[in-house]
Amino acid sequence: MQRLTIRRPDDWHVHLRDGEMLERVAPFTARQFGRAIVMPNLSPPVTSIDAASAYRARIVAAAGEGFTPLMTAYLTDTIDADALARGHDEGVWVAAKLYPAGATTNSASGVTDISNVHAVLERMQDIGMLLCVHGEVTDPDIDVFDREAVFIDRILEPLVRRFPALRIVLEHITTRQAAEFVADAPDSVAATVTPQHLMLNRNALFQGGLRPHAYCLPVVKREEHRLAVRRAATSGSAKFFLGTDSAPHEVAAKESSCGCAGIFNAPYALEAYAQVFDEEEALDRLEAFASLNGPAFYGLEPNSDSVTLEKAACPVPDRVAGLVPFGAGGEFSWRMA
Ligand SMILES: NC(=O)N[C@@H](CC(=O)O)C(=O)O
Ligand SMILES: [Zn+2]
Ligand SMILES: [Zn+2]
Repeated sequence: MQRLTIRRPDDWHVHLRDGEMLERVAPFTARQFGRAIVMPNLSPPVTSIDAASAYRARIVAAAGEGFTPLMTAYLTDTIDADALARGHDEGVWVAAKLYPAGATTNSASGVTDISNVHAVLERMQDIGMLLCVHGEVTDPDIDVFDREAVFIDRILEPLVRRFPALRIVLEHITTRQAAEFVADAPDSVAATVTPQHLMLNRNALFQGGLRPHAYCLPVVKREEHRLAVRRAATSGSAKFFLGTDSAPHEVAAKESSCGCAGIFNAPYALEAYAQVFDEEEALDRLEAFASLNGPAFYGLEPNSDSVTLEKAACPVPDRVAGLVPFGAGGEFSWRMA
């Protein structure tokens, strides 16, 4: 049987939620990943040092030994640059997250105009604190499938020029425009890639009926974009790395007249990525994507232990921890050994 041993990967973008949901989902992330960049879009959002360190302690308790959560600050119009810098200096915050207000789940307190955080970004650039970005405009006149590409033109490109030393991660890229922008950008810019944006195109949303479990933001795009994102992820470029964007919602909140955006992919994340890299004949590049490029960009050492995958059918149950996992009812072609 074909086997692949790689350094233990990290997840550079995950939603672990809080309370009872945190306890249900954190073990799945901790089973596969050494560390994870934990998104701050709780309600209320994680905007203070105290809230972030208390949340970190709850994650450690839920995930168990051997897993390190890396915390992010939620940028608002009024967040204080001194407090942000202090949290970074104290080792509480690794990065700050930009949610354009209204762009996605729990983003209502996000930034309403990028100029409101220019001073904060200037400070982050000075102290070497990373910026993670949900890259979609919220203008209702912009077609939902175009919001990432328009964000790159209107917001990201000027931002990269204005703050050339600020390290920026464009999260969960979904388009050819994003893949090309990041590939051509200075080394200060990188991107995370999710399993669903490697595996699904927008037909998946409507396959035989409306498919709420394929709905996430940014929404999956045309096939041409999926192929561009796959090429970027498997290209060997150090600018692209693993970020699942695992975003659990209760089944009733997904299967609803106004369903939540987010796909719970933590249970079989590595299996999905391994399948994609295998299909692209790029298994030799999986370790860099999953385990090396992320730490290098964040200025951290890779993990010292390893995980082994093997090529064998990996059936995915209909429910995991009472939630619908990515790939439910199907199977991936790789499994954890
Ligand atoms: N990706 C999603 O569809 N949802 C995420 C938020 C986000 O990452 O945009 C969530 O928190 O549910
Ligand atoms: Zn997002
Ligand atoms: Zn996310």
